[in-house]
Amino acid sequence: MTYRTSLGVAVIGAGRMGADHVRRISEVTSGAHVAAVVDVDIDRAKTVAADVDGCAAYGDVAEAMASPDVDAVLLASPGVAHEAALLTAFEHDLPVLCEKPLTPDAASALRVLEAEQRLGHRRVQVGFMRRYDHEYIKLKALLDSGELGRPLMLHNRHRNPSCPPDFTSAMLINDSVTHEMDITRWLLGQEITSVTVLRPRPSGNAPEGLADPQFVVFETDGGALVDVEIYVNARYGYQVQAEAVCEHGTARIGDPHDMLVTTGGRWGGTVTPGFVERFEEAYDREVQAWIDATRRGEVTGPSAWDGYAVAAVCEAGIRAQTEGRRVEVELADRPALYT
Ligand SMILES: NC(=O)C1=CN([C@@H]2O[C@H](COP(=O)(O)OP(=O)(O)OC[C@H]3O[C@@H](n4cnc5c(N)ncnc54)[C@H](O)[C@@H]3O)[C@@H](O)[C@H]2O)C=CC1
Ligand SMILES: O=C1[C@@H](O)[C@H](O)[C@@H](O)[C@H](O)[C@H]1O
Repeated sequence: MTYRTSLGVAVIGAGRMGADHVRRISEVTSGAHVAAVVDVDIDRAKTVAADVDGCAAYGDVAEAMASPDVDAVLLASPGVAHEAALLTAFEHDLPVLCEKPLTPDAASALRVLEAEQRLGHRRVQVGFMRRYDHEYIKLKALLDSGELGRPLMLHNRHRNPSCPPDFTSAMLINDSVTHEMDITRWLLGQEITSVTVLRPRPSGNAPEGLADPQFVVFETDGGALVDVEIYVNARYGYQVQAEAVCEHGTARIGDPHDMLVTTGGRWGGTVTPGFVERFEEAYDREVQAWIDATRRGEVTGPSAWDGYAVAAVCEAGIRAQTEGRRVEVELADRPALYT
């Protein structure tokens, strides 16, 4: 497949992530332009498209994907809308950068995997942007080098200042901890085999009825233990940390390392306010890597298989949460396309 000099991208979903990706493609990355913005709320699509020269606004996904100006798709609608959009993109054989989740559950993720296999080639990169964060990249390189020996445990902390009003106890697992599911598989090169979810007495900061924070434990097929503290109403800021404990040493990322100020009997620095700021550079690299690979006719990065594997772990996580017990992950065999 050969593309025009600048890749024409249709951004689907003009909400928080979609609008930010439109800005990114227009102002930060190179090799692509936003040819279309699509949103079921057409006024929102028009508002976002209005900032980009020559960009069309659509209320219908299929209509946008049929446009001759569209070479590729960046999918930033809610997860429930991903399966339909992905299948339509496959009909046009369009490459897709799909924001996490691939789809909200394992059965629909498996349908997407099957449809991509029918195409006979990979078309999807899933938006697990932490794989493009320079600190995670360094940690992976160190673990892969073998210098510290075999990873035994991985401790993760994931704190958001607040959550949207419609956030549910399940979403701490399938909207937030999804990132640790992916990063665990990627860092360790192992599959997650079981999930246990423990819940302390909820924080007074959490809305009534929301089980926040939660403490999640993964076991892996390589014998590692992984814990994730997820706290989505931490108030003070956004913080993501990971510490690998290995046979011969430990390595930690995510500590604040900006300017330290000492004044008025206190010392310290600032905490990033949200994921958009903490992972800004990672989102930039992720989108640039997708554009570059697409223009080379390749698909790189987290695959639909990775999206499916995380959906399967999420499903076990939700059951572990509601049933209050350790639940094993049910994973299909990995198809040849993803080996
Ligand atoms: N990688 C990351 O760190 C993050 C990823 N996300 C993911 O990004 C995606 C979008 O999230 P947000 O931007 O926060 O949501 P949002 O609610 O701000 O925006 C979603 C937009 O999609 C539109 N929409 C809904 N159904 C649609 C459909 N069928 N076709 C076209 N447009 C449709 C809505 O009208 C809305 O404008 C989700 O998959 C979410 O999980 C969200 C936050 C961070
Ligand atoms: O993907 C994201 C959100 O959807 C999720 O709700 C947050 O907890 C994560 O930190 C963010 O990266």
